[in-house]
Amino acid sequence: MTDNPEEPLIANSQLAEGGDRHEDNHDIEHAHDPRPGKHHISPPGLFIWLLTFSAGISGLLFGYDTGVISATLVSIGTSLSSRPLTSLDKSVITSCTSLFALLVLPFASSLADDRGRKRVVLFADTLFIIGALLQAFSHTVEMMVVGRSVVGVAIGAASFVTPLYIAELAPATHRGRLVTMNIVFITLGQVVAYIVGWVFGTYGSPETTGWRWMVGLGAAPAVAQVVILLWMPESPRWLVKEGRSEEARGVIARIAGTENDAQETRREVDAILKNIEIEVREEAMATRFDGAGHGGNAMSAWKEAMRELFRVRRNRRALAIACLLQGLQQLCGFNSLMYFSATIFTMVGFSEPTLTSLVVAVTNFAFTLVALVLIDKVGRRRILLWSLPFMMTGLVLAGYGFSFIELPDSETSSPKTTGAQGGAIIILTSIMIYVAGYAIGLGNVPWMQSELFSLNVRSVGSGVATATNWSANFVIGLTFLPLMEALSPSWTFVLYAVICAVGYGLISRVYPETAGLSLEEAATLLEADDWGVR
Ligand SMILES: O[C@H]1[C@H](O)[C@@H](O)[C@H](O)[C@@H](O)[C@H]1O
Repeated sequence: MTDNPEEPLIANSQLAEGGDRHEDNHDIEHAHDPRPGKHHISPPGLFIWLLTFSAGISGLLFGYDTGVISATLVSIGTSLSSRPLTSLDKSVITSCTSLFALLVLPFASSLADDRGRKRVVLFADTLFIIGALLQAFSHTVEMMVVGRSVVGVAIGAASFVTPLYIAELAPATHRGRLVTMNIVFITLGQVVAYIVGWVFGTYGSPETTGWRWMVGLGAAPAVAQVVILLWMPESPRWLVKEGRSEEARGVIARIAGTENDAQETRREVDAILKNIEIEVREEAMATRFDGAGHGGNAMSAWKEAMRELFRVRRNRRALAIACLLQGLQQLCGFNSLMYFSATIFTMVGFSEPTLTSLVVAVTNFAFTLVALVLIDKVGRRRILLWSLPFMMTGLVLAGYGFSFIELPDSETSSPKTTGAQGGAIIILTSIMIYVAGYAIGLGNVPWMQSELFSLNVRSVGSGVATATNWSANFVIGLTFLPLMEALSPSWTFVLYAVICAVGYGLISRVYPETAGLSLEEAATLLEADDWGVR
């Protein structure tokens, strides 16, 4: 495979394998050809940006609700069940969110196929609002756990459907950037949560109402998104699958914009619509469950799609890659920092650990913006292979920094060793290098997962990959503190570096470049014997 993402990444002969598909695809290839001067696709217009921003509110909520918990836990005091929180309370309150995010995925993906992508966004918003209110008004630990679990369901559904919805609306040439916008919103939500947590924790009356505002504020963007949803269109790919091609044409035409002359725009819209229709038709013929989703039982259609996911080679490969990337995104240990950075910086001896930990959220956000600029130019595969070495370097350096520090007996006392200050600076710097590397690559590329799957399994495939993400997230959240104790902080960070190194090897063997390809082309690439890598 070429290393230059500006070059066509799929040979005509590969597309021709489908027989009449080649003829049908002639116009389409031009419409999607990423080479400069060869394509007629306009840059994303105002409409697609507005859509991405509207959908991105889900990302903001995802980030806010995952980020806000660390400050909330230290502010609750005795206001729940009239006693201080035990460690078990804290673990349950934190981890029930990831667990429920995981549990909802099969339902969210079948709902997305059966009722459409927009309905799932609405479903998630409703739960974001209910969950925020339940938390804000809770007086017992149990009620707080229920509130966090409801928010978990919302986060799980949103984390699955938003990238899918944006990817299905976006023109091929800008898809990476637009999907990355969702991660920009997630990381922005985390920054906002850290700031809100710090402000209410420092200047509010944290134990009485401060923390209630922190969690309750999560309802506001969800209410805004419900209103905005009224004008948002359904995904054209889903509409075609439902036999509503004329509506799909309308949506594609609005996305294509009016920058080209009318005739050219019409050709472009026709080509894109035709491409989607061909794929839907081919899949209906190739699969045994012709017409699944057209009024059939949602559960049996879902089961059939699952079977298809594992039966067909290109689907299996897409799934393996998507799960590899999602698993690695979490097992590399990033969210240990997101959830416990204040604890780490306290251990290391910083006087304002919550403020210092803001560095993690801000670096993550800032470098996600860098990824936004680079992703479609550099390509997914290359950006991952470039950024992973930075992550490994950061992790090993952090491990080295920890070797200077003899940990205090309790989290609140200061470290004892003389080299501690130098160690602390090494740790802070190396964590920034690691987070920057993460944000540029692994933090966002796995969410491009939907472009790996063909339409009939796109929703279930993305669902399984997202479930991998949440399972690994749950494992990391649960094991980080015990690992620090059992292995020492130095070796815990080295362990994450080893996981990144293994990930590097696997990615270079199985993950082909998909930048600039239409969703249909990207799925075809996986048929090749070499997984499309060369
Ligand atoms: O892509 C996001 C992002 O990187 C967030 O910062 C992280 O907390 C999430 O787990 C991840 O899925």
